[in-house]
Amino acid sequence: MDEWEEQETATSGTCALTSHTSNAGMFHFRFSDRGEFQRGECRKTMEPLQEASCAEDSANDGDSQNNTAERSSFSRRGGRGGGVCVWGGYILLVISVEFKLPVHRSAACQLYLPLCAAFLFLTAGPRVTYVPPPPSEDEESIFSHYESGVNFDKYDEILVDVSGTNPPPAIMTFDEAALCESLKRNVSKSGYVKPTPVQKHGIPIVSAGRDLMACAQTGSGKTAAFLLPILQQLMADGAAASCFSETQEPEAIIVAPTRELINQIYLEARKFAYGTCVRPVVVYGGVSTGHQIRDLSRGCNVLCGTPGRLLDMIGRGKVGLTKVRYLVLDEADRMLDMGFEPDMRRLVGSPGMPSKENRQTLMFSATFPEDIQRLAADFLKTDYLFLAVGIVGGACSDVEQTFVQVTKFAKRDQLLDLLKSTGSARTMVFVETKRQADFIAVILCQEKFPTTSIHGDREQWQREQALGDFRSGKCPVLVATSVGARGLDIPDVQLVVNFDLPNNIDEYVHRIGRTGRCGNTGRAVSFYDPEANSELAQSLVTILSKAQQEVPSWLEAAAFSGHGPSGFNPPRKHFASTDLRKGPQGGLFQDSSVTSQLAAQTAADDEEWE
Ligand SMILES: Nc1ncnc2c1ncn2[C@@H]1O[C@H](COP(=O)(O)OP(=O)(O)OP(=O)(O)O)[C@@H](O)[C@H]1O
Repeated sequence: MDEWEEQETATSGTCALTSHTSNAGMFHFRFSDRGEFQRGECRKTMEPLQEASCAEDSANDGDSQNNTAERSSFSRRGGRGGGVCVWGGYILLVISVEFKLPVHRSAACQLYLPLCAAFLFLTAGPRVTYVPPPPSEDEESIFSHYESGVNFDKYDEILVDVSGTNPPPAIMTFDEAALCESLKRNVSKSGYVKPTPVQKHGIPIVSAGRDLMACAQTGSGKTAAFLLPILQQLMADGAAASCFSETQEPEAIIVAPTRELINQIYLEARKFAYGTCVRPVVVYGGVSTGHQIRDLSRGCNVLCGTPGRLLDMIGRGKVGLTKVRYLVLDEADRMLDMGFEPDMRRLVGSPGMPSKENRQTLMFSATFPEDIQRLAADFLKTDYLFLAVGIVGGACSDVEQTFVQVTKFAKRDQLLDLLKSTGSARTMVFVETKRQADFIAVILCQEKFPTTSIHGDREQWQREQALGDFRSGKCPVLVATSVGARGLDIPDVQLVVNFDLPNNIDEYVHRIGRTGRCGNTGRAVSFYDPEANSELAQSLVTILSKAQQEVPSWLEAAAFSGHGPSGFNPPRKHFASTDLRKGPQGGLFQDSSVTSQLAAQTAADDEEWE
């Protein structure tokens, strides 16, 4: 089961319990012959990681939680003793009901209290008290950045297509973006000399007030493409200076699927808005709600949030929506897939939220499957523009992709060999499950590779510490589940290892995009287990050939044997747009930059990917 699924199912108590025990240790229970219940020792199944063990970890990630999930998450800090007692009662109830065991009357009475408490515990949830350290106020660290790489200028060669009616002309320089002085200064302090293609086209589109669905390769600067024009407009219109109020009415709302990603976007917004009257705020799960409410009440123009916590704040009346002018969905295809779509519909349907005709909606991602494009149209004005930089859903061409055919039992040794050969290169290792993430991290630590892990079963402070240790190089290896696949912009990641390949090609594209960012080169090594990954073979061949990379003959053979229609697409130098509205014949409207033949070709390619 992948992490997203786990997060979503983990909202029920029983699931959370299973996940907790599997992660933290094994509880042993036995009954006396009078039906009384005794709790045995709690035995750890594995050595703790470098940081604190996961004994208090939550089964809920909180990234994809809705309000209920946020409040009903199982183990949070505080009330551990009560939690154990309640768990005891709860477990006994489940076991005795399940196996029709006779429970002694006095024992049963003793249990009612904890059971009632358990009910409250499960419905209300213990309080989350974690308060993250405040971000640095030091100008140098606010503007710290890594250098763009040797291939940065090659971005200009990527073919770009804007489809839809009357797109505004692209800008070639930041000067043409007509940013106000303070924004210009902040852009320059961030080390930005010239805009990337998604910025050249995206900034004028947003500034022209158009709705936008933008697809550009990982690490190519999508965040600034929406932040800069929004901040510019807010400043030009004289966004009300932030002031204290119990209910804040932000002008822009930005949502993203994970806590770490939304925090990163917030820090970018804070950087670009530095020294201006625009105040960004971030809200996400796993952190004290009271702390975030206090922060919010100090003023908020741009609110960044994960869906669960955002809806929670709206539900509590801490955020009003009547002034919303911009709604941004980063990783939009993820925000509109089955996991988050209901939350997004709840958000746009919340009282006060302007209708799509009366707000500007912007969607960004490196991948945009057709079914999601279709769905996205519900949130966008009918004349939205579709911006495609390069091949929609394509892998970043600056990442060298290698595949190793390996059985699941040989993966561990293969990983150790690989890490030994790469020295201290900063490496992200992706695995399928949270449990596997801890397991691999422990093994690597034992083998003297300083390693940490990030996944949805870790407390938020542990996740943030893990990311911090990875960023700083204290732990040059980070083992991650899908929670680390999208959006994270970490300097100098040289290698991504797919210890377990994902079961979805888009996830593969996002994972390998953690390296090879901003014109830098990177490397991805994927362990292909023929038993488990044959379903992915065809999509991998397509992705590799589109990125003009060598396709191993065994992978090509696997792609052609058995699964789906045969044939993959030969490497093409050309861009082809896949704006769904064009249809196979070239579409509902005219655009000048691509031939309908190419469009048709890619539409067919995309069908193969799914
Ligand atoms: N014009 C620019 N000049 C120099 N650096 C830039 C420019 N635009 C963006 N960057 C830097 O490039 C890096 C990647 O940008 P960003 O995180 O916005 O990529 P992205 O397209 O959103 O990636 P992903 O698809 O993985 O979310 C960041 O460190 C960002 O500061």
